[in-house]
Amino acid sequence: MAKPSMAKPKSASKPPNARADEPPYAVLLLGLLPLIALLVPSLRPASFSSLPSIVTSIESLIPKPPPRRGVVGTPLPDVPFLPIDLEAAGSLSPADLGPLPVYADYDNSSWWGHPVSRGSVPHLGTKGGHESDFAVLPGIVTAAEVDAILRIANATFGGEFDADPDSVDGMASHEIFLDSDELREGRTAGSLKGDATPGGRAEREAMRRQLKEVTDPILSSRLTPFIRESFPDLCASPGRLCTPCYSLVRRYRPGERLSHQPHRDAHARVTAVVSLSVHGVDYRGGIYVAAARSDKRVAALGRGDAIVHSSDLLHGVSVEDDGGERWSWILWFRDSETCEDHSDEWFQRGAEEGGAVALAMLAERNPEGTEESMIELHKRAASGGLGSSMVKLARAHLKALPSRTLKADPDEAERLYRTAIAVAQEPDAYFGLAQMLLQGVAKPQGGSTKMADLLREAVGMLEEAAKARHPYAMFNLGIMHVYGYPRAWGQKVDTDLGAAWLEASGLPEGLFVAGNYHVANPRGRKDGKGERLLARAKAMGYGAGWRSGARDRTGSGGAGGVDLNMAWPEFPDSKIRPDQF
Ligand SMILES: O=C(O)CCC(=O)C(=O)O
Ligand SMILES: [Fe+2]
Repeated sequence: MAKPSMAKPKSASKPPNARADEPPYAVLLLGLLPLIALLVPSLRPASFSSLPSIVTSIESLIPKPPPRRGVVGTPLPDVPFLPIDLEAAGSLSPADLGPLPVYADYDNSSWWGHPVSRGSVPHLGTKGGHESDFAVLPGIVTAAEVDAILRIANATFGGEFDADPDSVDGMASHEIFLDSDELREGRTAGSLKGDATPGGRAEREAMRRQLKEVTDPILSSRLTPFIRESFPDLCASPGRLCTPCYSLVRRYRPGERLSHQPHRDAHARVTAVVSLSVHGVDYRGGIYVAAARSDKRVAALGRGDAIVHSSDLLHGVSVEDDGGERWSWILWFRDSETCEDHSDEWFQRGAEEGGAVALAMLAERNPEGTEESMIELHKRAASGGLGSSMVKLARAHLKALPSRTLKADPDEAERLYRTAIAVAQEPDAYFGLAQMLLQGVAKPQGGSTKMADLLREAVGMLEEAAKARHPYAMFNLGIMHVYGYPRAWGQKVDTDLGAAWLEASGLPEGLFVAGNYHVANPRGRKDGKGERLLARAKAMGYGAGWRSGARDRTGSGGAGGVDLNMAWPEFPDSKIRPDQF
């Protein structure tokens, strides 16, 4: 099997910052006033115009760092830190990100006469050459079957999908389950899904019966045999044959969800995702495979094509925001014909072989149930070069994640974040380090004590995270531009750019602020964009009772201990500071 090395993402070119047709800042500010009044009750508008440079000494803000102790904490790979280009900071725009590259390193073969393209993805930064395999089966589901699935799923509830919080990113899920442990065991009461009410359940049961007639033959004669034969180690042990235990349909479309943050399907042994839409025609982007959160490749799936992967593959969805729409049918297979969950065994085996990803997955399952064992596993994963485990340990050292065993140690947190950036350009680490800079607990590069330099360095880090489509970084770039922070380093303020970042974040909170911006901005009134964004914010969970709890659990995707609201400093001569969301 080919072992492609996934190249580092191209760094985005610098955009022109100011637009020729841009109205003066004061005019924009007038347009923004209703939004700002809404967001910042204590704001006195006059204070904006009287803002002097906020360049000031930050020496008093930054506590003297404790002396460095020789080798500290977790043994980490010895790699140089990546510096931030302060001159470029503040000029990146969402339009610079461009589409995700398409995965192309396939080995083509066939399975019982059916074409199969196999690929693999290395675990970026980790030692030992571990990688995750996947396969694409073109046209494994026929056009007639796809049509039938879409027709039946669309007809139910006039197209209403669930809007409960997604377990990966804490936003409205926009999915509908056809099979699951909960449905089989009748454990649907009390959930936020449509099945919780007897009426909803009855209507869905009818839909599920119709869909089963279409999907059962696909599973029994094609996907299940393929999976058992293609993953013999995982799926073909006697008495432990892989079986589809969860089945769901998800959709990505304008006005709703367009992304699903990177994650691993830890509750499955093998996953199959069937595309019900055509890449490049119905939508651009789509499901991606990832060597790290900073290194994603789209699997360009046509209608009826399936991607099949093991649970350790990092993956997610990013559909371009250009009016396209994508539907997917997802199957989670377990290595049990009675759908028992044996994941721990597999992670245990991988951990014994020293795989950093397996160690981290075992840490999250935490079979021993103690904090010590969980942290020990993440430490081993971090020593093995896994950036996401470094991020978790850093958050624990900052006490953003509960931990009795790891003491508060900003120095160690900074070292972990910087190493995660060096090994895998980990966007969560860029975000965490930017937050530490704003909080005054990390040291700016080059030792500058100017507030402007500190802000620029934090912004540069957010832009690095935003290049990897980190939603919290995009949100905060939006806040930073809308509230005019670039004036601190003499850059022209571009509030439209702020609104674009807020929208690009796809977060309910970002869509809400961007929506208000466009409603307040005279240029935005005519096309109804503001109202559309506000409706989308609501559809994604803005104002829902569950959103803040879900956000605490999932953070910027898959892990808590990270705050959406960054510690933007107060402008010295006024009370301007972004509101908290
Ligand atoms: O919609 C997709 O293509 C994949 C979604 C996914 O990864 C999941 O639900 O776990
Ligand atoms: Fe998934």
